[in-house]
Amino acid sequence: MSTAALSLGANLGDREGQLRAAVAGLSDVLVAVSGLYETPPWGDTEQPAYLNAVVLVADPAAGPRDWLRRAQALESAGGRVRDPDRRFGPRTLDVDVITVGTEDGPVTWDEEDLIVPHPRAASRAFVLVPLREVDPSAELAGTPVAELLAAPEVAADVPGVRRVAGAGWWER
Ligand SMILES: Nc1ncnc2c1ncn2[C@@H]1O[C@H](COP(=O)(O)OP(=O)(O)OP(=O)(O)O)[C@@H](O)[C@H]1O
Ligand SMILES: Nc1nc2c(c(=O)[nH]1)N=C(CO)CN2
Repeated sequence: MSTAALSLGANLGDREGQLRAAVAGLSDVLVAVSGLYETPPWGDTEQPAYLNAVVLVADPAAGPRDWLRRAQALESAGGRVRDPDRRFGPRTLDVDVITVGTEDGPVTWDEEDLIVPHPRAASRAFVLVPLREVDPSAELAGTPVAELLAAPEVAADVPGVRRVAGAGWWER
């Protein structure tokens, strides 16, 4: 069995509708969906606030590349609009592969177009807070999510990560 944690984000257009469509597109593999969080923009602060969530998915036949393909298909279906010249800039839908695991433990991947665990997830409160909600025992490269959240530069961002809708927001 391959499991993965995927992060969803949107800060342009119908943010909640785009995230709901992404969750619907994962219905055949869905294990858990976090609440919905409104979060200040990270990395490039001159842009609108994001809605973020994390989903857990599972598929006996999937590997890391299948999860990336799936994430990118959702972004395309979500009418991905973004400025290619602006790193960390605004977008209609972003789907990142945060972690992958099997019964044997965490899976790591290190290729140009796919790095797992996601290389910036450990510094992003907007990923770690919803990840902890759906999987309190989650670890990134061996470090527990609770420990990552306690690191000063991440802890400073945690109060800004506001849960704006609870379980079931994606079914409305
Ligand atoms: N774990 C991963 N999840 C998603 N994309 C990844 C991952 N590792 C590498 N990539 C690559 O990153 C490239 C850029 O992705 P994207 O445009 O979503 O970046 P970004 O959203 O601007 O930044 P970030 O990845 O920090 O959120 C993708 O083409 C993809 O191949
Ligand atoms: N709060 C928040 N900030 C971001 C996000 C995101 O999903 N949420 N995604 C980004 C893309 O790289 C850049 N900054």
